[in-house]
Amino acid sequence: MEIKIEKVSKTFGKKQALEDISLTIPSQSCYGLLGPNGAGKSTLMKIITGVILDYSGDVVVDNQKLNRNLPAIQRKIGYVSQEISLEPTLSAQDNLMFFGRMYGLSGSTLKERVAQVLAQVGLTNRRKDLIHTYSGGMKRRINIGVALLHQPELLIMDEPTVGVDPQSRNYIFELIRSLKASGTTIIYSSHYMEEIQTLCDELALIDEGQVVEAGSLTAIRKRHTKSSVFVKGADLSADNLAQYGLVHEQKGGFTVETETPLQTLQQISSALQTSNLVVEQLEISQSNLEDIFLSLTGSSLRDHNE
Ligand SMILES: Nc1ncnc2c1ncn2[C@@H]1O[C@H](COP(=O)(O)OP(=O)(O)OP(=O)(O)O)[C@@H](O)[C@H]1O
Repeated sequence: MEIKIEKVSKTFGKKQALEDISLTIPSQSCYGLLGPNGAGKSTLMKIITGVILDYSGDVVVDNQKLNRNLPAIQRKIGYVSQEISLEPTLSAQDNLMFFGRMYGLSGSTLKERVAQVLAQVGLTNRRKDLIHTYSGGMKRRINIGVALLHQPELLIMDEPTVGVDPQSRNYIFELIRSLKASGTTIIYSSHYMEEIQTLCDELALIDEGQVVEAGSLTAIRKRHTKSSVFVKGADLSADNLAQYGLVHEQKGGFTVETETPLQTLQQISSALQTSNLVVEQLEISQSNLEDIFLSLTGSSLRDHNE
């Protein structure tokens, strides 16, 4: 399912949550929305899902305008919102049966889908346990299972790993990989660059309601990566290094920006040897998505207390 977002804007009162967003999400890809809290990721996902109906611009799904064909398109979408919504006094299996009926499934089809989904999220053995006995990660997996019951062509997942233990996170990652392999289009939001780098084919960096960059990871890296040499040592100072390039103090050491990292590394290495300075770390480093985001927006992806 291909999704074209064309000049989409959304305001809440005086707050401009999205401003003139244009993106193309290719069919059968995993597309990442990466940005800090409040960037506008959830708002964009809610527009594509049809939760938010009053926006300007167009969302075009497989060449059909979303707002003109909403019910038909919605039937092909699975949406995992940030909040988990399950009935805590029912078992996992009964939750899935309940939501399955709401999707219009019934009889043996419903039972088969519930069994398949339980296997997909790795919770067949725990299917009869009540949801309130589940860990946060297990609840999240069932919540994702609910969104998969009607075999959607497009799965929209809003920060699905927040508050999730590593084991459940791995289940979620594996599930995304297998859904993608079977042709599902996935839109995945996060403020963790590692998740987007691992899972997504393409991504948009979003900040303050605007797309600051979009494309494949390789293309974004090519456009913005600055190579540099990182050096750390007890008696080093920025003055020792200024002759080799622009110096930033970082992670207890210094980053020297340079067009010729190998040569710079060799020069720094021999200068340090000559002056007998103790070196703890000396290496070439490349910008990651976090660095690129910082250089484009001046702000970081995560809150400082994370
Ligand atoms: N219903 C609403 N009413 C008023 N303001 C809203 C509403 N929903 C979102 N906003 C505001 O719009 C901006 C974008 O919010 P949004 O939830 O889309 O961001 P986000 O990138 O998904 O971040 P988070 O991960 O924190 O949800 C924020 O400033 C938010 O406070």
